[in-house]
Amino acid sequence: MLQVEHLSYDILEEGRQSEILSDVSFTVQDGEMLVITGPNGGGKSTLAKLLMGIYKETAGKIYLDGQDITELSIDERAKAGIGFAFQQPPRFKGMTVRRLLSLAAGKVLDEKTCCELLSSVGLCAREYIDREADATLSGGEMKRIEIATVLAKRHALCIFDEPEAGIDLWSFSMLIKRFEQIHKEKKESLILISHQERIIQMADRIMVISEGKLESIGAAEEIMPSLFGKELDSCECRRQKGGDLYGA
Ligand SMILES: Nc1ncnc2c1ncn2[C@@H]1O[C@H](COP(=O)(O)OP(=O)(O)OP(=O)(O)O)[C@@H](O)[C@H]1O
Repeated sequence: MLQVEHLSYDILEEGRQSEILSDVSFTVQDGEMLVITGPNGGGKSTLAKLLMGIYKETAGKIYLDGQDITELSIDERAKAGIGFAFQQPPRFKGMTVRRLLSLAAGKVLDEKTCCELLSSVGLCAREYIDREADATLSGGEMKRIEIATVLAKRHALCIFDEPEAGIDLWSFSMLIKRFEQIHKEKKESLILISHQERIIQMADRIMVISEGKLESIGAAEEIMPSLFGKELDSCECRRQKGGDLYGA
């Protein structure tokens, strides 16, 4: 179980303290799927980076299965069982996809396993396994390879930051199936940061982060209507201002 207590993150901007995330507390139970959503710039990726240890919190505590991991480094958190797929994955010049998958798994993977992992994110294994994971790959290809690296190892908690970003419809369906399968097996907890309705609908619970604050958290059926309510409000607002539904 993940336990986050009063997590805050400030930055120093032009000599002034600016609050990016403020006093966020929540839990993710074993096998639970929590989807984090909310407006752009609300603080979702910042929260994910704090959980992974990429950013250092200003205040608060993070516990994984009862262990205080707040002071652990990125590597130590990965060893403790947290897997993370970035919103914009890094590239690895000089490293083949096969080697990247093996490194992520923590052991040498045979060709069959690499192929299964790549297929599960909608990539034709033969075409990619020996390619370099560098800038020659498209954004969507790299995104799917990165997701495959997280799936290469069993984690206590996997965090996927906008897994849908840049991914085509066909691969997206495969990805959804993979998330559903992990969720059904209940062996890993999942945090998915997403704006995608299909992903939000899969959640056990939904958390809305806005302007650096936890706006709401609750069961999917409880939070979903308020999300769609907001959408209708903004459409209504545009209509009242004389714009059409799509803001054109
Ligand atoms: N290191 C930083 N320096 C300055 N501002 C930052 C830094 N990191 C994040 N921010 C700001 O903090 C806010 C939250 O950013 P974050 O990327 O967490 O938002 P988000 O909810 O993930 O947005 P999106 O839905 O667009 O991906 C933004 O206004 C961003 O510009």
